[in-house]
Amino acid sequence: MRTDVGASGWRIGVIGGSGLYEFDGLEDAQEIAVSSPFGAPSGPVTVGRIGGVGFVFLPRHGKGHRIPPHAINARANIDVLKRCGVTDVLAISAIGSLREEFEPGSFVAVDQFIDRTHGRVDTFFDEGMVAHVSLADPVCARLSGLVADAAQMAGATVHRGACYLAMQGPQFSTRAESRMYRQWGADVIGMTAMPEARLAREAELPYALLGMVTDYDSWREGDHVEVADVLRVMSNNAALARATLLQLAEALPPERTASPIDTALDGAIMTAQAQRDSGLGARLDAICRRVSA
Ligand SMILES: CSC[C@H]1O[C@H](OP(=O)(O)O)[C@H](O)[C@@H]1O
Ligand SMILES: Nc1ncnc2[nH]cnc12
Repeated sequence: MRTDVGASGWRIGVIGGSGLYEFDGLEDAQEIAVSSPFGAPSGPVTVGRIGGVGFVFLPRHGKGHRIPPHAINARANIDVLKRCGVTDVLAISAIGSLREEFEPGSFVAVDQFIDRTHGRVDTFFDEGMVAHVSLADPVCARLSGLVADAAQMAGATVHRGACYLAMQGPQFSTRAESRMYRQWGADVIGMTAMPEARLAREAELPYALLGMVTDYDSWREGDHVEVADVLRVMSNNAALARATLLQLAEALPPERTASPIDTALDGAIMTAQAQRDSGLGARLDAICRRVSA
């Protein structure tokens, strides 16, 4: 793995969502296939830098949008980013709005989640290695704030703080569901941030989610989301997303200081050393490298 990127100590893993399949503007960009003991990631990563900031880019649905939300191997994606030495993860997503004031075209720095997904593998840990990390604050406030600032500097309208309802999909929600999610206090909706955010925390990676509002989902009378709405807004927004990443590289503090999330596994693993499953321990070589070193 290349270690010559990210002289500042920042190496940002960028997970590109619908409409964002490439990261133009990376210096010394190189595509690398990285394998994971958790199976195939969404595809090869692109490693590069902007000035002293390292970036590792991975399109969540694969090139050409091959992989549906329920089939994304989020464990392999996060494991591969960890293997590439990323320090922080910025997820970018197309989202539906559950609030009138979050208009299509605007950006949202998400800070909470309600998880309604099912049947997705949502932890790195298992029998023989039991761990419970805190997910009370699932988003890294430092990274999220920096990203929101960068998006604003790039010219976006940015809403700070929102609850993302992670639905299973791949169908969009019914009108009744969409209205119920509003009553629950959800502000935006998508299909992919869970279990991604959970797994990032288990991997001790500070995680932020920049959502791009593409539609009003289905809660408004006489209106409902279609893929065409999402694609239209995302094609208008792709340039703004790239400009945000360039701004972020400029705006990051020149040296990364430690985050409390860097040590999220301290005290979280409950299984006694002697009872630990060595096979699972080996698969967790990247995720648990710090605590088992
Ligand atoms: C084409 S709309 C549905 C699709 O877009 C979002 O994906 P991502 O978060 O990767 O941008 C949404 O969650 C669905 O997967
Ligand atoms: N309305 C919506 N529901 C779920 N995922 C989305 N991604 C973009 N818009 C969405």
